[in-house]
Amino acid sequence: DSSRRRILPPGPSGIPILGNLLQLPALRPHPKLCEWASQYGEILYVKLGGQDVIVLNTAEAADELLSRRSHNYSSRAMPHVAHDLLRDGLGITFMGYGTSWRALRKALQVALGPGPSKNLRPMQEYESRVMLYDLMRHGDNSVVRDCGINAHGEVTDSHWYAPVRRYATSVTLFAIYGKRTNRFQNNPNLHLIYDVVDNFSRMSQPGNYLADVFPFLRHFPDILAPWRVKARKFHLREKGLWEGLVEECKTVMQDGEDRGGFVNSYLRARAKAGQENAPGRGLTEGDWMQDKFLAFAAGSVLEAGSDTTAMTIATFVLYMLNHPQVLQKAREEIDAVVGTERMPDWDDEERLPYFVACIKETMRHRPLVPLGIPHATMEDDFYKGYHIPKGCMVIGNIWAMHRDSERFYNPTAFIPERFYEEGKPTRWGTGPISQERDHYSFGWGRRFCQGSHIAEASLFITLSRLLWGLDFSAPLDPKTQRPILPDIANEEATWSEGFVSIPNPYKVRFAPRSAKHAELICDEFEAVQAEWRRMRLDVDER
Ligand code: HEM
Repeated sequence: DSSRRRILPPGPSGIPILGNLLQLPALRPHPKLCEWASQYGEILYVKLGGQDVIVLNTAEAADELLSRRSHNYSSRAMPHVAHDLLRDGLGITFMGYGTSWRALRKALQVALGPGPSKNLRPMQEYESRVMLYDLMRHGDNSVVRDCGINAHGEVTDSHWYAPVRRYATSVTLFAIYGKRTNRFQNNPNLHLIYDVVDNFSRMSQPGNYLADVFPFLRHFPDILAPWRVKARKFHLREKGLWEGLVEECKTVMQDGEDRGGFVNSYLRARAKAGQENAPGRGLTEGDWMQDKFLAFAAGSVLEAGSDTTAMTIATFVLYMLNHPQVLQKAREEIDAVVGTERMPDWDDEERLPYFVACIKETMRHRPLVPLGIPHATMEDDFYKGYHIPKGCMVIGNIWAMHRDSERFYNPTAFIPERFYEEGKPTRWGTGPISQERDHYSFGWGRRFCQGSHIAEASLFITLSRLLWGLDFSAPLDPKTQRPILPDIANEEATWSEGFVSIPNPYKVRFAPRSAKHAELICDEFEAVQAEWRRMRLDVDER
């Protein structure tokens, strides 16, 4: 097939059968892909087992193919183990382009779209008070007492990540199911969600399972296919979790309670359309999602929205600790606009352009999903004379694009000023026109992150309040008196493996910036308990 090989984009030569599989570290592929990008240019081809993979390394190429030619580039190369087996093909993240995905995406837009996502803001505001209070209470616990990291390097409930994760999960739970999670310590429901999400992230890593890249292995009997046995077992665990959450919504509906949240309104609308009972895993006539589809789809959105948000918060804190002058400048801006009599609020956003630029620069410098979620083509295509085969996995190399020195002056430096113009509100990174966007951390085209508006609102409200209310610092090394702070540039030591790359747990001490700040943080936490009662939601337990 040498003629075909000639017209494919350039790339490293591989070996028979495995292709480039052994050259690409499955759990941390982006540094290698960037090395290849600088060698082969804007578009490169690799072969992972039987899977064709095209990597787009410039914003121009990604804008052209993933956005402008979105009609062809919006499918997914579904990971067999994590999608077909673990999720029975029903999670949104890896669902192929087609009727089911379209029905789900359309239904979700009613909850997550730019307009409807504003309805979630009161909840984000309330929950952010709880997060701020929790971090204040955390104080220097993870520094002087229990460090919050177990023997396997995983965070426990006493690490400061726990209240941040609770915030993000609670907001997403509310958006999807109309309920919240009211404590982060010893909460088995929350742990189950984290376990499921963590497991999915590991099992879906491209190149992790040979059965993902060699379709013939999928016909092996169970005895020779341990991955299938494992995925089936985990499927049952997920099924129990996701279906349980939907069952709860059904019970609430039958009791006549008008609960908010995507699943509740969907079930009500479906019942109105005469489809109250819709067992099955597909679409009904009229394209309503049946029960199992709805359960897994909703769960996959909970997953897409929770840890992504929480770990972007953790990334921001790490960047601020590493750039004290930036932190000081952002804080001065917040202090000048907000003062000490109240917390930052939504209306302040326009007057905090530097602070918003700091969030954007964090997302540019350290995109949480460095290679995005790979798209896939539905038809053969050509780009600048190169053949892009049908069914090809297409990776938008966000990491490389964010480090493009033609687009970003001194790209490896953290410079929020690049997005900042004094006196002018900073626009967010989202929006359909990708050429006008300043970063690609939310992906492209029809597959663009559907929760980006919710994500940005969460980042704004939690982080503005954190900077406003709490001092935070890294512990000092007792010998050198220097801060013990992870080095952002040290890929392996500081950042996790996995296609979502998060900061490995690190220690921070938090303290109120003044007695007045502390008092307000406590008062607002108390006041929000009354809101929970009014909304018939669980009050916080600490
Ligand atoms: C800072 C936080 C977040 C980041 C960095 C992020 C990033 C991403 C990325 C890179 C994609 C893939 C885009 C593509 O295929 O081109 C994605 C998809 C998605 N995100 Fe987010 N996300 C975040 C928060 C959220 C939130 C809060 C929600 C929902 C409440 C959400 C819901 C989704 C959904 C449903 C998809 C799948 C879209 C599809 O496959 O059709 N995300 N996200």
